[in-house]
Amino acid sequence: MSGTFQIRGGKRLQGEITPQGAKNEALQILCAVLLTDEEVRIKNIPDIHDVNRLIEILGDFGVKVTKNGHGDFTFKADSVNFDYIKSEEFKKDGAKLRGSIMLMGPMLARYGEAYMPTPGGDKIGRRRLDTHFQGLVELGAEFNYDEEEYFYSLKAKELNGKFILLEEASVTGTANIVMAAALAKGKTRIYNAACEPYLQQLCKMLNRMGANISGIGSNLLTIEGVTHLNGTEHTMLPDMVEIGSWIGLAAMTKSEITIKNVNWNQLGVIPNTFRKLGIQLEQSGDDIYIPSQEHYKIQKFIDGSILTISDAPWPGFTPDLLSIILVVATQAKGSILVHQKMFESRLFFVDKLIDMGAQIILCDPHRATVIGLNQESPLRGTTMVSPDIRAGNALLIAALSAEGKSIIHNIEQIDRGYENIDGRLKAIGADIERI
Ligand SMILES: CC(=O)N[C@H]1[C@@H](OP(=O)(O)OP(=O)(O)OC[C@H]2O[C@@H](n3ccc(=O)[nH]c3=O)[C@H](O)[C@@H]2O)O[C@H](CO)[C@@H](O)[C@@H]1O
Ligand SMILES: C=C(OP(=O)(O)O)C(=O)O
Repeated sequence: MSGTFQIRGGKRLQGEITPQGAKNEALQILCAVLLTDEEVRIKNIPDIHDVNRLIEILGDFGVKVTKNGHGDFTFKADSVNFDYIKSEEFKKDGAKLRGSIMLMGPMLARYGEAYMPTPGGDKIGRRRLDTHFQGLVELGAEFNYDEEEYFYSLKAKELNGKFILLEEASVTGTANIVMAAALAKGKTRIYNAACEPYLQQLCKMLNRMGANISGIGSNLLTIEGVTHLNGTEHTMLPDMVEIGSWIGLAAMTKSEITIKNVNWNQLGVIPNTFRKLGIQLEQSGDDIYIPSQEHYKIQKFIDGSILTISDAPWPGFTPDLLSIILVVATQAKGSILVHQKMFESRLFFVDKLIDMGAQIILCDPHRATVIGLNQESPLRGTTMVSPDIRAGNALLIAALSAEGKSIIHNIEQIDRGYENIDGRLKAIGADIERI
């Protein structure tokens, strides 16, 4: 089911907004429930399409799923059903999201076999899986890919720990290999591991389950395999991509907004990156307070050259917030180069911003130069289609700042990642309807 938002922009918003539990953490954590036959209780799970799909897949696989309350579920994987995993139905279900790929590591480690269709997720450029499979093969799995069916399978009588040098610091790839290594025989060391907060959360949860992982937060993880993992409880961090989006929203709409309970210590370079755009924000306890600002001025580099903001694996700036940086820059004073290094199809949505009156030059699929309008001429409302989850939210922010009415179609892409976004925006004064 897809849908449409109608937005009347140009209103100042005011109030408090609380970030949802992190989407990309939830996808890792939910896959980890397969690693034990005991109960795993997970809290602060966002109620969003991708996560709900993954919970449905776990249920169809035979995992007992109990809802304890909003965002609070208990999972028990004491018996599973491989008929479903080999079925046509799973080929469709698994292909609907990217996060499902992280079922492979746990499935392989616990049951000695794993199957997966080519996963879905954002169409934002090539999204290869080589790192995942190279790592799992190094642990001893036999890999097979059915090119006609786009179906992957892995088998292993046993997994044996070893030193693995990843060719890139893939987030979901590292999660997959860590989960498999947790139940492998002996010691695994993963170098060039991704180390973002959600992966740290996964490792900490696995340790609470009885795993023995050290080096958490660094790019060298050491995992002493164990034979059995037990149940645990886990609570998701607030979603850092949402937090960044609300900072951008406040600046674009000249609004005074407090973002509650952000877990500041896990935000890395995100707050300072927005400050480089001239946006004032203050840490207040564990909240972020953004005052209403008439203008914000983009800083230059020390040598006077134009500021570049680019993505990099953690602790660099997350690629998932570059579309927000880009849209916010359209109303800043000054110029900026946005360089999306990881994905090659994530900047094409700038066409829509240009239609709305933004001054942007798309240099190539990876780079866009934005010349800010300094809030002197507002963007104009228009009709648009959300191309992917983050560009969709960026367009939504543009529409909330724009003069007049905007229509955004294909909001399924936004609902994949943001819980009740219209309800939460309305609560701080936005004029947004789901039509
Ligand atoms: C479900 C989930 O958690 N999705 C996130 C996850 O996707 P995902 O785990 O799929 O992304 P990866 O970390 O594997 O890589 C993302 C892209 O960056 C490239 N790459 C990666 C590492 C590197 O050192 N150099 C490099 O160029 C890869 O080739 C790929 O094109 O991490 C991405 C990168 O933070 C985020 O955008 C996604 O939202
Ligand atoms: C790219 C993203 O999601 P996925 O990896 O699930 O497609 C994202 O969360 O920005």
